[in-house]
Amino acid sequence: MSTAPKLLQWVGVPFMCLVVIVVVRTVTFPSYQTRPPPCNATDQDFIPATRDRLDRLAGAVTFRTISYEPGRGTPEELLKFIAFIGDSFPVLHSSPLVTREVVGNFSLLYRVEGSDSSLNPGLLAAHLDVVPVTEEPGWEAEPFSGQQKDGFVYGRGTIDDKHNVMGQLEALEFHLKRGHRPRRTLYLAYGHDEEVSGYYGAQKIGELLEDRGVKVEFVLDEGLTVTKGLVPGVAKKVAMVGVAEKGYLTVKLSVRMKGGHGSMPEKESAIGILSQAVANLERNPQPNLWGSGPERDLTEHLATEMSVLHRVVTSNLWLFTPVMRWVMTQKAGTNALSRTTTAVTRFNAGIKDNVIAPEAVATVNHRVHPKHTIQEVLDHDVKVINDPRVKVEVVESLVPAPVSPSGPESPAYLAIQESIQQIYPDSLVAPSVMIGNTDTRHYWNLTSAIYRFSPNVMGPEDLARFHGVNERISIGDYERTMNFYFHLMLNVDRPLVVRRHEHDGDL
Ligand SMILES: CCCCCCCC/C=C\CCCCCCCC(=O)N[C@@H](Cc1ccccc1)C(=O)O
Ligand SMILES: [Zn+2]
Ligand SMILES: [Zn+2]
Repeated sequence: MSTAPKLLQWVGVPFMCLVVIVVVRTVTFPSYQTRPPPCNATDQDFIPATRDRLDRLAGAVTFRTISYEPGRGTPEELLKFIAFIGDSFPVLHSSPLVTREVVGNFSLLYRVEGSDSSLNPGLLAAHLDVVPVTEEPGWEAEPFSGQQKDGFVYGRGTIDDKHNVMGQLEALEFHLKRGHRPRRTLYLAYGHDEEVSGYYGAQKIGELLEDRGVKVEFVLDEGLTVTKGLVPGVAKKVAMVGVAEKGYLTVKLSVRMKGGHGSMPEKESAIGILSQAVANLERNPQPNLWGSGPERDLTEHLATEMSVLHRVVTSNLWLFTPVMRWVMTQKAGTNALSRTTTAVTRFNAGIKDNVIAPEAVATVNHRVHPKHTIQEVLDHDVKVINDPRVKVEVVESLVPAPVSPSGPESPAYLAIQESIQQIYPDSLVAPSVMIGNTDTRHYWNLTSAIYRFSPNVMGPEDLARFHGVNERISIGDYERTMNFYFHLMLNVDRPLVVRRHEHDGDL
């Protein structure tokens, strides 16, 4: 047989088989998007973002409840914020159904007594504290002004996390004002030091509930959000519900050298050696693990909603995972889903222009992928630094969280999904991995159904607002936040049993 037909036989036929498999899988890939159950809400079942409600959010933002490090915050500001909350919701705070405990001196634990003791309580979490404001210029409004401008409320804490504190309380106040008596007991847990790991706040709340033998049906805390323009190939909004949460590892790098007079430097300095180590870490990221963990579910839940090319790739991850891994590393948000991230967040050295620094110290903040171990991350750091003069010390670590159930097997997840769809009817919903960390680490013993979701919309240009400049929430998003919790409190107020969901086509 001549070469051409042989080539055709050995290459052409297998290639055609591959094409057929790819096409068949693309057209038959299942849709995970389900149609929400009919919502029989009436016009009265709506919380408008009235002036007084917006002023309450703006007022909350004015309290500089800054956390600096574990055990070092702003107690006076926290006490003022707590008093402000007490004054802002009179029905809630005078209801015979509601008890409020101050835990760890500055955290709040509300309990709303349900009428049906056969139902396990639910727990909604958020946090009272915020991160400091850096010297970075660019704020369009004073960071603690709560200024309302161009349809936004500006300020530190407006999306992390005072919108959830105030949104949940507004929803509860609204329900109680209308005489609603929940069947399911509900806890509202507001830690005061989430931004410094929650050791004196949420941890104390978790321990208190454990000591009381409390088991909850679900926990919902801050988390991922409704996203727009963040998922490659998807034009619609995508609400990402964190069913998993990355771990974290904070590493201290230090170099000690002989100091001395600036006029007689040695060939290498502590600053130069440490700078090289940091540069090596940034040039050699932790391994790309995309597709090996729960982040894969996010993509597969959206495959049928993607543009053709993306749909071909995501319906055939058996073949295109290497392509997907490259695509997902092109932006900070998607890269954070794909690997353990490495962020050098502190670098300190030197005390004077003419003095050789005897020590240089840097801090590296890793967020650990669910399929990675703390030791593997450390081993990679040491290997990449490859310099025995650089001391590597673990400051703090947390293993990745257990993965919570999602989809038809998880009624609590479905109740969250339903509430999202009632507020964002045009949004897709998918499980995902919380790329930051939350107080939920302190609630692992209360339930296996832990979710991280904040009902505001984030686009590519908004990600930098977390802990950054011009943190703000749109009035529309705050209104949707309040109404998300309004509906959620109703959607969980029934036995949460597994319901078979027929996979629908489009939303
Ligand atoms: C396919 C597209 C994927 C795009 C993903 C991007 C989605 C963006 C939406 C939300 C991002 C949320 C991140 C912010 C986390 C907020 C909570 C927080 O700040 N937690 C602290 C807790 C902490 C951790 C360690 C030590 C002290 C405090 C944090 O994570 O730093
Ligand atoms: Zn937060
Ligand atoms: Zn934060």
